[in-house]
Amino acid sequence: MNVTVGRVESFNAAHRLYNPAWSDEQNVAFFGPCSNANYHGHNYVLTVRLTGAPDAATGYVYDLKDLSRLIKREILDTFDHRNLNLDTEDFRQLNPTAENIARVCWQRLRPHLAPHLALSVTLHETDRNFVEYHG
Ligand SMILES: Nc1nc2c(c(=O)[nH]1)N=C([C@H](O)[C@H](O)COP(=O)(O)OP(=O)(O)OP(=O)(O)O)CN2
Repeated sequence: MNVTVGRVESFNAAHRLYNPAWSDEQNVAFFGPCSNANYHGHNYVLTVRLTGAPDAATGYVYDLKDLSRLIKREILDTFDHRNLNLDTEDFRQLNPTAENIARVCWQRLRPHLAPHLALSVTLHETDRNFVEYHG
């Protein structure tokens, strides 16, 4: 029997969508105000889901308190109240789209979870825009 457990967290961060191979005009034409040279912010909502069989002794798939600590250590402590382009190594060379942020969050968590647990990450960038990454 597999069960999915999850945790919702949030972080505030600034970013600019920008492809350095393009001119500023091309960037603005494609990314619009998301390419504003002076950056802009989002209240990101991150949902982390773990799927696996509940442990016979505890009934837990994964202790959600431990998941909370892991997300804080691996993601919130690095991204919350930061400029993703300027303040983080993860996005110095990587465009901080919602897709890329979700993938980076997944990559930061995966090494700390047992292989039998399936991991997926959902990132809401706005109330209406979200992406999912399953690895
Ligand atoms: N595939 C992607 N498309 C878009 C991304 C992205 O990361 N991946 N990002 C953006 C913008 O950064 C931002 O998320 C969108 O802002 P906005 O258009 O203001 O979205 P809202 O939901 O707040 O407003 P609506 O008016 O409802 O669109 C754009 N695309």
